[in-house]
Amino acid sequence: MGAGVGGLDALNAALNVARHPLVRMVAADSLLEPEALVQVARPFVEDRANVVAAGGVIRAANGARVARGSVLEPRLSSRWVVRFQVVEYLRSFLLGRTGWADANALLIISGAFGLFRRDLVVEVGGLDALSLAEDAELVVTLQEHLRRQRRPHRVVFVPEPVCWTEVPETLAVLGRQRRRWSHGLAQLLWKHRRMIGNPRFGPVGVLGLPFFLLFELLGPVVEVVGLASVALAAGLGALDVPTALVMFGLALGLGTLLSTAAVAVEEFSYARYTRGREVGALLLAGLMENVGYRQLHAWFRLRGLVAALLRRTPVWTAMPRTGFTEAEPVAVSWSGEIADLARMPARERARSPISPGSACGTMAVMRFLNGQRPATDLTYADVFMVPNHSTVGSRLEVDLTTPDGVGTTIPVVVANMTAISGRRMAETVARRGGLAVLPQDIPADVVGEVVAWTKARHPVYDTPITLSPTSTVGEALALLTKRAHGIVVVVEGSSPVGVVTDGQCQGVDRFTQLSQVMTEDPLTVPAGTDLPKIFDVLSGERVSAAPVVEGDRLVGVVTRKGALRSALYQPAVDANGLLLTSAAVGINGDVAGKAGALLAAGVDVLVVDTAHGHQEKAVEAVRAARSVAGSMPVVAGNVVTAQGTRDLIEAGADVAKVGVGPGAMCTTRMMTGVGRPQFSAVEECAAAARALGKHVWADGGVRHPRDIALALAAGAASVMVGSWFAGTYESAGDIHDDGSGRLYKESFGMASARAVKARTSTQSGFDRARAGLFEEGISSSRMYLDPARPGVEDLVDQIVAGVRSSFTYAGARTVDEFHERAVVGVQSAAGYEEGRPLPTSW
Ligand SMILES: NC(=O)C1=CN([C@@H]2O[C@H](COP(=O)(O)OP(=O)(O)OC[C@H]3O[C@@H](n4cnc5c(N)ncnc54)[C@H](OP(=O)(O)O)[C@@H]3O)[C@@H](O)[C@H]2O)C=CC1
Ligand SMILES: Nc1nc2c(ncn2[C@@H]2O[C@H](COP(=O)(O)O)[C@@H](O)[C@H]2O)c(=O)[nH]1
Repeated sequence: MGAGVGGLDALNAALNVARHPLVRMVAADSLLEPEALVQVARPFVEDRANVVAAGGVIRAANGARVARGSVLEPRLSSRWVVRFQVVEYLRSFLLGRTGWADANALLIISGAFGLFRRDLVVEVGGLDALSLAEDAELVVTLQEHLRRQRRPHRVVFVPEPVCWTEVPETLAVLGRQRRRWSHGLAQLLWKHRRMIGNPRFGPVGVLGLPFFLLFELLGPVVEVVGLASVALAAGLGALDVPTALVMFGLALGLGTLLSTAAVAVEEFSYARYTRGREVGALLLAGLMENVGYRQLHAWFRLRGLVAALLRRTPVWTAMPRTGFTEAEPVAVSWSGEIADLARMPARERARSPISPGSACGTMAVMRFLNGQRPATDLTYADVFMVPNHSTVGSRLEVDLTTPDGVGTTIPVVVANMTAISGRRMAETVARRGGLAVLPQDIPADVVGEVVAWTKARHPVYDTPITLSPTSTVGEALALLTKRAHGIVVVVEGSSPVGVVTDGQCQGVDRFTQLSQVMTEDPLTVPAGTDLPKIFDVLSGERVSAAPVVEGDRLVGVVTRKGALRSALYQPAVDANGLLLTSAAVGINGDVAGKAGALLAAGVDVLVVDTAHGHQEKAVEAVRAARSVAGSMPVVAGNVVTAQGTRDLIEAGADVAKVGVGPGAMCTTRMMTGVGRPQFSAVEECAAAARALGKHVWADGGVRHPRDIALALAAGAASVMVGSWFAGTYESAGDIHDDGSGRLYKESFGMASARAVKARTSTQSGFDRARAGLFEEGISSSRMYLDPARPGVEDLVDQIVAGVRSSFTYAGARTVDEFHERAVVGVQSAAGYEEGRPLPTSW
């Protein structure tokens, strides 16, 4: 707070429109530690019936290294006037307030960091806009009101959460601040004089207020008059020097003892200051403040009291702030912690899964065009983006690394759908920087095999299809559609002896041996060859793909496009440089056990997945998963509301998965009427996650690259794609010909009767039939392969090209910047239609 009359009026207005049961009034220049709000809110949950207000600790941020609204390193200022205040704050908060709260006589919750029950604050008429000590005034008014009505109440102090704020750096500013405090205290005691010493008001009346009157308000009078008397007596030669020295020694000793105790509590319990010399400086400040600072302080307070006695009109004077010095560069991890990249060793920094400039919670967010936020919820087709002025000169300047810190370098995640996400999908997508989530229906041991297999793949070269010279053309044709690179490498032992393409298999008997059709002694590429050189060699030799060898051992396959892609994409890898993997668990059964098994299997990212993620069972499942997940990121869903997002995050999720009903295989909205247009769902949930330093993935409903761009604009860190990838070589299903030569794959929803049947295979027939009644997905659909883009990498290319371009239109280089800079408008169906290309004339 510290807001002045206008500011207090504004706070009162805000109190009236606030919708939530707890309100926090905060000074604009203060910085909360990430967990502080949750910690200070805890007493309201633990003692719902009694707690009416709670406060945390205020500390001086002067001198601290600050980045993006967070204190990276609480350094001690070099100014002694600040150091004295640091000791003073430690004494007041760690010793004083703890004691007063225990006696239920706490009179002050600092305006900079307090949480109040909104209904009660409104009930007592809000903040007194004429008070100079509005924070204490509010607490005492609440206590008086509730005591009079004999309603139970507790005002609590929580010593863990910290709010960092700037304290005065000069004696002049300090003097003005302390005069105001003292004036405000006098106002308060006068206003509530009937409570002082009155047992009807409990510990506040008989302990708190008398103490404040005698020691806080009148103490300076005693101190200043005492000092003046000593000076006068010394001048007149009437001073009993030994007695004066003993008294001075006692005062010094007591003051230093209290300060030392406060510093000791800080160091042993909270240890925000870690350097020995800072602790030493604090101890010294605790000694030195007794001579000079303390007396000056008494003088300031006395002047405040005099101003109150003379009934001078209270004046609010702004306290000049020097502002915080930003430390760069920083990054925010998936767990929301700010990392100080400047202090990380270079290797660690390069490998850090957290990306620069991705701090959460303090970012500006996407805007609606001309500030016009529509009253209805929107989906991707409803919205468009307008170009911004941009300094991004090339689409290649864009970095698509996701801000969620899971390690993906493009914001694409393959949905955990049985027909789509398997080992080939996992390998191929991770090589291009994305992630595929293995479905929950796969047994843990099979997941283990897939993970081990994926991690054994080369992060740059494709996995070859290998057959022996005696294998048949029929076998080759069956395998060629499993991968996009289009060749079978014929091997003897581990050495390539030939290459077979689809063309070479046409027009020959299916039982023909490969030795008869293969290109012998094929062109091979030594592992490690420069990517542009590979491209040139393959182009020169007019071949689309070639085996990669180390010596004469086959280690992979490379295509022209693959060489190009490897130059553009960064694989998503774990700390050991192996391809990143992910798997899902459902919410039934032993979630902790299953999550533990996945962790043991080497899975890097865990997804807790269910249709209704905002149900208690899902929240418990997230808690169970978190309890065993250690440092592994936990993604959980699905939700479409801010509260659902918060509940999953508070249960331990690092990422909330957003989307109910947008999926191509989904019948939820038609069956139940439940769901939410996806753009608005993502926007709301992303804002809620960001406020907690976490992220969301937009899940489902993506059919074009523009949809992914819009999901990122709405605040998603990554976007989950299912059905769009079903019609690719790499999806898990078998390939079929529809009779007209068009190739397709079968896909089905994870809540379809087909999937439910598979998932419940161990249950009784009755239970299975009953579960089948609740289908919310399509059991069979044909997803055709696009002859121009049959591989998932072709689709990823299309997505990444579209999204990179989108970023440059917005003038953004990173996902976070894109979210900050995106300007979104709402369009009619005709507007959307106008944007669709026309393949034929009209
Ligand atoms: N994003 C979306 O819109 C949707 C996605 N899906 C996907 O389908 C897959 C299967 O999900 P799911 O149905 O949860 O898996 P399950 O069928 O395994 O159900 C898991 C548990 O959730 C309960 N459950 C399912 N739906 C609801 C609901 N609407 N309200 C309350 N409880 C519910 C089930 O209980 P009981 O059967 O006894 O009710 C069961 O105990 C997942 O991959 C999920 O993401 C499914 C639907 C919507
Ligand atoms: N309501 C249902 N939703 C489903 C089902 N199977 C999957 N899903 C969800 O869809 C997304 C993928 O969306 P898509 O548009 O890219 O295909 C997936 O992640 C699930 O959340 C289902 O049977 N019913």
